[in-house]
Amino acid sequence: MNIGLFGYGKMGKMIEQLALQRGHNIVAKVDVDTKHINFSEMDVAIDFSTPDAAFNNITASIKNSVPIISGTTGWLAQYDQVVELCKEKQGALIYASNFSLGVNIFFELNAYLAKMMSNLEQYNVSMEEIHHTQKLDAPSGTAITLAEGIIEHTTYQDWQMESTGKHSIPITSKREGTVPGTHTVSYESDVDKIEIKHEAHNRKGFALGAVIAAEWIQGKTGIFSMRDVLNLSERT
Ligand SMILES: NC(=O)C1=CN([C@@H]2O[C@H](COP(=O)(O)OP(=O)(O)OC[C@H]3O[C@@H](n4cnc5c(N)ncnc54)[C@H](OP(=O)(O)O)[C@@H]3O)[C@@H](O)[C@H]2O)C=CC1
Ligand SMILES: O=C(O)C1=N[C@H](C(=O)O)C[C@H](O)C1
Repeated sequence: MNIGLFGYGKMGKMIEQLALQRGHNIVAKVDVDTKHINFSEMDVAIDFSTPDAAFNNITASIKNSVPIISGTTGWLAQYDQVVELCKEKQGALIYASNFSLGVNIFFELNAYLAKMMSNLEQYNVSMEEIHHTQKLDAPSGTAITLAEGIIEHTTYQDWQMESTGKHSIPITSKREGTVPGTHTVSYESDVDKIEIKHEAHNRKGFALGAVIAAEWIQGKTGIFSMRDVLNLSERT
């Protein structure tokens, strides 16, 4: 498989390493200075760039009929526009706020726990995410997906940074050293606390998930999620 990498930073480099190990080729490394992109050689594009750059990279891939795996976070205000374009051009897209197998299992666990807690008014939910100090966006994309999972199954209506509103999920974002990504969801009452936590040890899980998604999307058109790629509906 010939892969075009959009963004060649921490994630781009890790994806290159794993893709080569799995027998794929990297045919383009696109960054902010790239003048010409040769889409004709690409079987798939993988975007781990910046919140400001993601929309253009994704739409350029779709317009050039190249399936796109999007891992960049912090651009989701434009997600609906991308979906419309993808449908119009009969393209192929997977966006995931987190590509690791562990976090996608954690998403399922989060939804299950939210369903169990939905009628228990004595518990208040909160969330904490910790990442490295170079991270540009807050809260993390993963924290937003977790909050959406809770909103879907409870009476919480939205999330806010540090909120104390009764119907809003408070998210605390911390930036510390080189932390790859730690997410904790807590339900607290006067008498106890239930917590679920995912802690990434490094970036390999994210990168491997993105390469597996790129392999999976070959020959498909449509808008998919990691739930589809990992066939998680079979497990829940
Ligand atoms: N979904 C997931 O599983 C994961 C998502 N992420 C997300 O992926 C994104 C990238 O993370 P990470 O690799 O750690 O960040 P880095 O800052 O290490 O890498 C981003 C790279 O994108 C480059 N870039 C800037 N502008 C453009 C452009 N127009 N086109 C292409 N590349 C550009 C930057 O170049 P320069 O430095 O010169 O500006 C930099 O090299 C973030 O949004 C992060 O939140 C991260 C890990 C997992
Ligand atoms: O910026 C990062 O590093 C990460 N970003 C993603 C997010 O915003 O959730 C995924 C992972 O937590 C690492």
